[in-house]
Amino acid sequence: MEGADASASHKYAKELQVGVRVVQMACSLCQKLQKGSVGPSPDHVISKDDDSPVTVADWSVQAMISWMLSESFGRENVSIVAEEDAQTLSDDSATSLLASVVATVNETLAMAPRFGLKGPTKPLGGSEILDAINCCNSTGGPVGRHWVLDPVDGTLGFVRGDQYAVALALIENGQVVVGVLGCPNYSSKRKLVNNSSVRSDLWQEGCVMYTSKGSGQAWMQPLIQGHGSLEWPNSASVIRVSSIDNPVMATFCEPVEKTNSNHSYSAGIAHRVGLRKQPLRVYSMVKYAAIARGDAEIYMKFAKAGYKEKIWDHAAGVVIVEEAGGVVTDAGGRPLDFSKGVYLEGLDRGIVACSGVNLHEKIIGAVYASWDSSHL
Ligand SMILES: Nc1ncnc2c1ncn2[C@@H]1O[C@H](COP(=O)(O)OS(=O)(=O)O)[C@@H](OP(=O)(O)O)[C@H]1O
Ligand SMILES: [Mg+2]
Repeated sequence: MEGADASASHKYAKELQVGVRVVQMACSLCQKLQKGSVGPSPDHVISKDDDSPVTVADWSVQAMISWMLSESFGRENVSIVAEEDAQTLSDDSATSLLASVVATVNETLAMAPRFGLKGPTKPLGGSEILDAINCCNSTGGPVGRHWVLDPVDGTLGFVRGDQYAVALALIENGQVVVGVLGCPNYSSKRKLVNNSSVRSDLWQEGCVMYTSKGSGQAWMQPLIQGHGSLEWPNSASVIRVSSIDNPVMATFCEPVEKTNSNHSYSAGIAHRVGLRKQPLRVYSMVKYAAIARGDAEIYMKFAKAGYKEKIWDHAAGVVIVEEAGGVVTDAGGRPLDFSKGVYLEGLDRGIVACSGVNLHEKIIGAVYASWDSSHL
């Protein structure tokens, strides 16, 4: 029962609670699709115009979360910046795809009471679902409140049965104030109290991490499984970054795909600062989750010159790492700017997240020292 009370009285208590509940629902939806227990095969992938993959899970999560946020806060009060649009789904040739999304969303919304939320009185139709996806077309910006959603981050990881995340954040006046990160395949240990002895050898599948800015704490709860229900206060536990600050002992993580981050450049940085371990290559924002809960100390991403990072790929992870005690900046050492709309405008070279300032300074120093010789 740790944790929930600490977050109950703060300014964003309702937003945080609703965020955690909808991300739990989304994780449940994704797990069912990934395990093939409902809907089409999870490797049924459609290519978007930019060649990136999208699946029934991406659209279904976006529709479901959009609908639930509108229901909880009032449609007119909710601005959502999210990754997907419904153009492909609206096509006449996509009727069976849309039918899969409609079935998946309705099946998930029917479980809303188990997650402490109210679902619709009758199943949603195709046009309501397309509408829920399409209304997530806000472009954010420096003023007001904007929810930021990546329905399935690391879609490649999802279709390969590997790591992926559901990432939801709230930006207020350009600052990330709430972050919720669902990691359905990132297991955690449950502490079992057995008479006087504490055992911690029971692994639970998946977790949801969350925080609100300025709380100085980040939390993790297990995924609700089977017929379980989500109580609040809940069984969340505090997470904290690793205390390792010796590069020899530190683990760094980076994207799996070479096209998303320059592996040879990060290997050069690792060598310069004296990192010895092999990089941990992980799909999605689970990399931020690994830093936040102390499984790794450094996350580096150096995308190709010209690639513009999107806010939904970072917002939730950044605030969770920061509140868990870590540091996140661009590769020039400046904070990420979430106030400029859909993109992290002005990002200098790449992204560096660390468990502490010592490692962070070393990495930023190595970037400055080595940049001229790089081939990004
Ligand atoms: N070319 C290029 N360069 C850099 N980044 C890119 C690029 N293309 C895509 N993306 C974005 O990266 C998101 C996936 O990042 P990951 O860290 O999960 O990468 S990886 O899949 O492990 O390689 C991925 O998010 P999802 O689309 O949600 O999976 C993209 O938003
Ligand atoms: Mg993404």
